[in-house]
Amino acid sequence: MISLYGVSKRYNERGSRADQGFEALSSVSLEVGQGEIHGIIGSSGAGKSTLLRMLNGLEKPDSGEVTVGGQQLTRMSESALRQARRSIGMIFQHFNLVSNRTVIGNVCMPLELAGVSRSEREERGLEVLRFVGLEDKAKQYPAQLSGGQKQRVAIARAIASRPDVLLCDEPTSSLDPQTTNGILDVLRHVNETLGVTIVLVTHEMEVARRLCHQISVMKEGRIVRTLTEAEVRSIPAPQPDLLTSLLTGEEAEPWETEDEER
Ligand SMILES: Nc1ncnc2c1ncn2[C@@H]1O[C@H](COP(=O)(O)OP(=O)(O)OP(=O)(O)O)[C@@H](O)[C@H]1O
Repeated sequence: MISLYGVSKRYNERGSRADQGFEALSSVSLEVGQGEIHGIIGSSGAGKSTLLRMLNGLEKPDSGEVTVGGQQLTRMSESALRQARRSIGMIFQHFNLVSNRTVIGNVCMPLELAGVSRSEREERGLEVLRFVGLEDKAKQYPAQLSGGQKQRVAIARAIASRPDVLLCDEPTSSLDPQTTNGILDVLRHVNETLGVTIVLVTHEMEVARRLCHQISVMKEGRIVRTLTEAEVRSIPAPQPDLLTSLLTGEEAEPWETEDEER
């Protein structure tokens, strides 16, 4: 469903030479299968968000190929890219809701842009709000909602246009542990019920462990390790030091190979 091949990205200071600047991604290759939930984990500045933004064309690689749903984003015109983005939803750490629009108004925004009729918008908007458990909040404004409810609205907005892929950039980083669990349940529901492929960026191993089928570990612009489903399922919970030991290459392979209850 998603494939990155040899993707590199350098951010240059204004006026600097092309070979100066900072290499945020360095020849990254990654495959994410249809229906998979793939975690991208790493410390701050590792290149996680840059990689995620490659997957909807918000960021262009200097070299390499990015393919999503059989479409090569790297070779597309801006108008083709806008069209392709309709099948790629995205949610963010700070929800990015429009404050002067109601909940249903926010959820229907992508449908308005896609030219869906008013009556169908209302119907689909309420349908996705029901899916995330917030149908009763349709007429409220974002300021009247808790953080967890705002993220549910953002998820409803992202799935309203029935995407094949959902990109999640630190979706639980502003939330307390209990609310985080609720959001992870909603994302699992999106994956299992709607068959949406999910790529989740996080710096919290516990979040990745609970939700993801596979987890790629990033360090200094590279994927240094991808944990298979069997490895992820056998990480004993909670494992606060695992990310540090994976990054330093000192991990003592703490997981067993047989499946464990999550
Ligand atoms: N537009 C930009 N211009 C210049 N440098 C950038 C830009 N965007 C990101 N960077 C740099 O690229 C590196 C990777 O950034 P990125 O946001 O992808 O990392 P991250 O792993 O998501 O970090 P965090 O967890 O802190 O969000 C960082 O050093 C960052 O400062």
